[in-house]
Amino acid sequence: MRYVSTRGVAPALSFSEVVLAGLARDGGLYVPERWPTLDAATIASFAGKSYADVAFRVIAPFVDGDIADADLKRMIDGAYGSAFRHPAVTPLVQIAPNHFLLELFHGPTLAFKDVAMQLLARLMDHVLGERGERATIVGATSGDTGGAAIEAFRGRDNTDIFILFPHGRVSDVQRRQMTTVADGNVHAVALEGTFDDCQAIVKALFNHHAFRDRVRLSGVNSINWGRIVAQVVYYFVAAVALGAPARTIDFVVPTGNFGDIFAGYVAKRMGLPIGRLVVATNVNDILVRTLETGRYEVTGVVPTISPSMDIQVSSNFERLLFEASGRDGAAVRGMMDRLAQSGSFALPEADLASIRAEFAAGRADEATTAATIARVLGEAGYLLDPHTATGVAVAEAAGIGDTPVVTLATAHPAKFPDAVAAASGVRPPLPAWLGDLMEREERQTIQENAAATIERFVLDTARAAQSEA
Ligand SMILES: Cc1ncc(COP(=O)(O)O)c(C=O)c1O
Ligand SMILES: N[C@@H](CCOP(=O)(O)O)C(=O)O
Repeated sequence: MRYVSTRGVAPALSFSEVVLAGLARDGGLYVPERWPTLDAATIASFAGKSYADVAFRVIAPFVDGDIADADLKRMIDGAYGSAFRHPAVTPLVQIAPNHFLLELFHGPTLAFKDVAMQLLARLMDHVLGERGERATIVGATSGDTGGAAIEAFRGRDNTDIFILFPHGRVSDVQRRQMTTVADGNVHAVALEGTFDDCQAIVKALFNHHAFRDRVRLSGVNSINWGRIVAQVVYYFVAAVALGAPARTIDFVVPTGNFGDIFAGYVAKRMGLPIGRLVVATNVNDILVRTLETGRYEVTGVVPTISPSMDIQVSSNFERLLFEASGRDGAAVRGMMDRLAQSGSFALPEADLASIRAEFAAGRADEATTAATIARVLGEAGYLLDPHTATGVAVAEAAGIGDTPVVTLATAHPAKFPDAVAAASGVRPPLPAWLGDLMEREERQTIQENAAATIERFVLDTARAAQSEA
């Protein structure tokens, strides 16, 4: 299996190369050259299997022997072992007739990012170790990717990790999950800007090839295919538990960078009978507007009680544009150039029609999200986090009929105690094993919103870390 760039210019790479590369050298995102499929009998055979067993069957066709099966299996078993505090890894919980939550927050940092990050760290470490190389990871976070990445990469010999987060725009728990880790290879950077600024800097660093090569730059955001492929697994696990492939299942996905829902799209392309894939956003609703109007148009980011979804430039939408355009790299390049120049672009009619055939979308404003948290607590006795609440609100607005609907529960409510308490009157405590988080010492650096400044900081800090070692 080779991987091609959505912008059609960068060379095709193998799975291992793609996992280390992060962003393609032409600025595009890597996708597999074709979608592997699983037949109905294979999907049916997942019933009753462990999460790790299903993960191996789903991920192996994408690796295609580039990593030995035994090594891949060992890494998958390691990723989905004791780090997850639920035997099912991603259990389903029913909150209403035909409405289920897929709890993705049983990992070490209480967010869905752990599911992919625990595997990605093992994959990167393995590939770097085999090559005798070190990498410098620079990632952007609106709150959850950063903590999950730091937790997964802390103390690893082959990587330095720098995480940029928007100063003052993440929850206290999210910030502390990044700033209280003492390992020398971990660097939490509070950027004076938004998540979109953080993400733009990460992409600028990848597109500065001299810097990229000098530090052996790598990425852990969902621009990295290794993140997406790991997230495909739980769509299979959930759908099979609810009767797939004999039954069609709908999924509603709280969405920001479009990585999680793109993983659902991949599962569908692989043969999983998914009906509706519904994008749920907060008031930062660029994706909803795009589906409504056919125009992708960046406006200012508004801070919300679901801060991890306060995103305008939704990276993985580019992967969908590539598919919708019939894999026309030049067309995607044109749209991305217009976005960079003017902050917007119009989708061709045919591309929009093909996206509308696969996806629906809805937004939940702040009042609706808060009211949903309170109502679901009252009706189902279940405390939602604000991101999951946007999904539940959109699922309910879209209507729940005979087809089971799974809303992805992307974070534990204890990550956002202030917002949850304000909405419901209940302040969710951190689990006992994270109980001292608010007392731990913090270590972070505040940096201005400029790519050159971050490059300098990375060069100086990685060098200092190396000379101390
Ligand atoms: C809790 C939570 N929910 C939803 C999202 C949106 O996921 P995605 O960016 O993959 O669309 C994020 C961050 O991305 C998140 O941290
Ligand atoms: N919501 C994310 C934003 C980054 O998304 P990613 O999936 O591309 O890493 C976060 O919490 O950081």
